[in-house]
Amino acid sequence: MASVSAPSAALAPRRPSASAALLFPYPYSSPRVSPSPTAQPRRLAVAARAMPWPHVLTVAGSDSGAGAGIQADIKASAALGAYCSSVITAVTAQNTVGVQGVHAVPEEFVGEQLRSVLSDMSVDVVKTGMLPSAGIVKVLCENLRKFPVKALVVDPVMVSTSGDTLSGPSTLATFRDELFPMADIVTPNVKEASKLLGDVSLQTISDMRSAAESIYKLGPKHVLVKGGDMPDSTDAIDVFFDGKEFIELRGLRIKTRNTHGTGCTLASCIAAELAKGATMLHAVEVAKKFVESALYHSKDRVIGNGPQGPFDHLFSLKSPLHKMGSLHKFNPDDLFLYAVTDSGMNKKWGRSIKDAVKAAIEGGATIVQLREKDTETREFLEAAKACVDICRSSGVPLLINDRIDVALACNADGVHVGQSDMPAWEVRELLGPGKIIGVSCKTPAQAEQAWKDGADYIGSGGVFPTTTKANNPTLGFEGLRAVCSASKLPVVAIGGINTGNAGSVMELGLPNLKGVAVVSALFDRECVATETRSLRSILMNACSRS
Ligand SMILES: Cc1ncc(COP(=O)(O)OP(=O)(O)O)c(N)n1
Ligand SMILES: Cc1ncsc1CCOP(=O)(O)O
Ligand SMILES: [Mg+2]
Repeated sequence: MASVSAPSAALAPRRPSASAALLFPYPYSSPRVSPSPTAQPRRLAVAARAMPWPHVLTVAGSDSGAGAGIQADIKASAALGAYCSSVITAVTAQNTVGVQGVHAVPEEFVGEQLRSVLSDMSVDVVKTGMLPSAGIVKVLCENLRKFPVKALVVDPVMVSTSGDTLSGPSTLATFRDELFPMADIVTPNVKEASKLLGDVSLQTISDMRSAAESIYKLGPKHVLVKGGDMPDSTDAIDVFFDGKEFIELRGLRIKTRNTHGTGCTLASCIAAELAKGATMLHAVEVAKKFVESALYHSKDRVIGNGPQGPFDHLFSLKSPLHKMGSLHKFNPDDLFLYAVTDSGMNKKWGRSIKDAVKAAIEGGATIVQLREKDTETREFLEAAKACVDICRSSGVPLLINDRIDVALACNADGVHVGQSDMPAWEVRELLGPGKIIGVSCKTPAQAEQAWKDGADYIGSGGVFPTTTKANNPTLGFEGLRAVCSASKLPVVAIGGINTGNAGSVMELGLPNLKGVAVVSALFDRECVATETRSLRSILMNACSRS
């Protein structure tokens, strides 16, 4: 529930057009307004409000080195398509070596900035960073009560990444008593979580869970304890808690000195996604992937001589479609009944790709992949656009096989690639953090690589012999088992699966085996909807048995 506004409206998109903005970039979707020379200022203002622009207000400190603070917040929000206004709480003199000086802005003037922005602009989400005094925290809370917003994201900045104190112990109590109860999410790193809880020791994931639970009791609706500072491991694990469930969010630990500003950036990305209408967990996941991609992109850049450099928030300018993201987060359960099209088969039965997809969804397919090996690009793209519309209106994700260009052009939810296609990490660079990427893996080593490359799921097979894909070795149950047990990623089995054997695949009871992907058993049949329905019921029965 939003802390500072009507609870029921909490995280829902405030304006219906905000989500449409994700699908259609502004230049194409927005009504064109030709300002007439005689137009009155008020009429112009009304026209401008008709164009959706998710708005984040950051209340934080300025970093002269521009890697963190206000500067990071503005770049991160902009990279994800949100407008970012700024209320500056302190001016810091800092660089890649550390913080050389802090000059707090008087609290009255922080209040004046807050009133200026909140009384005039339509702010969706407020994100806080460095709040150097208890007085400033109080002024912020007063203004949030007066000018309610859709959500409040609190990054409890206390110590800089270089170890310098940015917010003294006197503000701790005000954080806990006044700000946290208003927050939709609080995002401490382990050091901050420890300070907030009276210097408790946090060494393990289990400690992070306990800390998340204790901070949740202070009043925020969600807590994200960030594990980036935990002792070395290949993964960066954060713990998300919504009051009921703990979710461990795993990301890659990118080896680079350029990590200055990761906390500010993560919180700003969460704020930007919330402003665009995302749910909290999806916002956190997109934010985490954004930071990971930005770090990866900037890992070898050199700015400054100190131990901690900034990273490039605007790496996505190389691929502006990043901003569009996906409307819903990837749910591994979507892999349950994965329909993969084949133009040859559908042609043979006199169906268009679009009709085939419609029928599969009608029968209960939970995810669709367009695998059109022989369709000309223009025809493929047209069909893909029609299928995006159908899938989106049914809430079924649509992926494109092999063709990143087609996926980008039709704004599909993702892509499936194999070992001879574009590497998944390059696909991630092109598609951005919010899209779904599946990778075909036949061995544990390939599965390990898929995880490192940032894939969302693995397709593994052929489990049984198939004639749909030429020269495709059969893995059998043993091969499938080996891939599943080598990976943390969800897996979908593929290859020769039909109504006769699908039950036996699910009954293997492999915990991360989430479903089956089928081509001929659905599309080389007369009635796609009937076949999909039968397969679905077989899968459901098998799952209830195992
Ligand atoms: C869900 C799923 N799994 C595996 C594949 C095979 O992909 P790939 O190995 O790239 O082979 P082609 O399909 O491109 O021939 C898949 N398409 N979907
Ligand atoms: C694309 C693919 N990848 C591994 S097997 C296969 C073909 C699956 O087709 P079918 O379900 O008709 O056996
Ligand atoms: Mg392929």
